[in-house]
Amino acid sequence: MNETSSQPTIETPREWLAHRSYSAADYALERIVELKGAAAPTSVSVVLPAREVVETIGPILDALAPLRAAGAIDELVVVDAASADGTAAVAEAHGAIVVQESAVLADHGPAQGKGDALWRSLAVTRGDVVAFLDSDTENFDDRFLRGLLGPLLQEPAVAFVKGAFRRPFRLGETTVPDGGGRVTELVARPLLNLHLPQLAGFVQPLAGEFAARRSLLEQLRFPVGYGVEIATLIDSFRIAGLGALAQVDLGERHNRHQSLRALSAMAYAVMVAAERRIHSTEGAPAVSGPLAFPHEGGLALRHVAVEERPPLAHLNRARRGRRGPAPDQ
Ligand SMILES: O=c1ccn([C@@H]2O[C@H](COP(=O)(O)OP(=O)(O)O[C@H]3O[C@H](CO)[C@@H](O)[C@H](O)[C@H]3O)[C@@H](O)[C@H]2O)c(=O)[nH]1
Ligand SMILES: O=C(O)[C@H](O)COP(=O)(O)O
Repeated sequence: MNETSSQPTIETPREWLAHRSYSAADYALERIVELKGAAAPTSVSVVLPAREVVETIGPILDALAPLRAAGAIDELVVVDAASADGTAAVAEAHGAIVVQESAVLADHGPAQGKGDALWRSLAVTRGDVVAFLDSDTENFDDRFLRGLLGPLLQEPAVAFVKGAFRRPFRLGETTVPDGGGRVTELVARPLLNLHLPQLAGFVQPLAGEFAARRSLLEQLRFPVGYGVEIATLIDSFRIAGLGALAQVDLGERHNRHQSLRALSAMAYAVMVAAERRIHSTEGAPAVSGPLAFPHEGGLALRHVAVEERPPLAHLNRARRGRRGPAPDQ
C-alpha cells in the first residue's frame, strides 16, 4: 500500500511489508517520467559495477536506452573493474559513460571490490537519486530500474529501495526454481533474524539492485567488497528508520553462480560487515585477515578485503576544508 499524506506507523516487519511493498508493474515508463518531473524534479544517476560482463552489459544498456531517451535517466555510468574481456569497450559502444574504478578517488589506492566500485561511483555522479544495478543479469529488463525508481519518486518518506525477486538456481541443464541465493538464505537471513529482526521482511537483503537518495548514501560507510549490501541496508535502517526503507518486486532474476568456495569468501565479507554493525562501535579496529581453507594437509589462504570506506560526506567536508571556504561563505 502506498501512503502519500499522513504517515502510517511502521515499526514491525508486518507493518513495513503492509506499507512499504511496491511492484515494478505499477511503474510504467510514462509514470516514471511524470513522477520525476513533478513538484520537486529529481535527477537520477544509474550505476552499473562491471567485472568481466561482456556478455550481459550490452543487452542491459540497450534495455535502458528507452528510459534515457525519455529523460528518466540523467546519467548512466559503468564502473569497470579493469575487465580483461572487453566490457568497457562494449559499454562505451552502447552509450554508457565508462570509468575505471581505480581511477576514481585514486588517492585511496586501487579499488578492492564491488563495494569500493559503488562508493567511488558516488564521486563521479551527481544524481539526487542513485540506482545500482548488477551487470551480470541475464534476463535484464527495464522494469528493474523502473521498479527501483518508482517508490523514491512517488513517496518522499522513502529514502532507500531494495529489489526483491525470485532466484532460480541453474546447474548445467537443470534449473531449481527459487534455489538461488545461497549466501542470502544461509548467512544474511539468519543473521538479520537473529540481530535485526525488524529487517526480516526483505526478500533479497543482498540484492545488488537498490536505489537511494544521495543525501542518505553519502552518510554511509561502504565495505569495499561483498559486505556492501548488508552494510548499506543496516546503516540506512539505523540512520533513516524502517519507514524510510522499501522493497519492490522486480519479478525473476537470473544471474551467474559463483563456486561454493567463492561464496565462502562472500559469506565471510557479509559476516564481517554485519558483525561490525552488530557488536562493534563505529571506528572499531578493522577485522581483517585471510580466509583459511584446509588444503592438501595444510592451509590455503584467500585474501578477503573487508576494509570500509568513510561516508562520502565526510570526505567532501575534508576536501572543502583543505580548499578553504567557498567565496560566498
Ligand atoms: O569485484 C567486483 C565484483 C563484482 N562486481 C560486479 O558486481 C555485480 C555483482 O557481482 P557478482 O559477483 O555477480 O555477485 P553475486 O554472486 O551475484 O552476489 C550477490 O550478493 C553480493 C553480496 O551481497 C552482492 O554484492 C551482489 O550484488 C549480489 O548479486 C556484477 O555486476 C559484477 O560484475 C564488480 O564490479 N567488482
Ligand atoms: O546472493 C547470494 O546468496 C549469492 O549471490 C549466491 O547466489 P546463488 O546461490 O544464486 O549463486
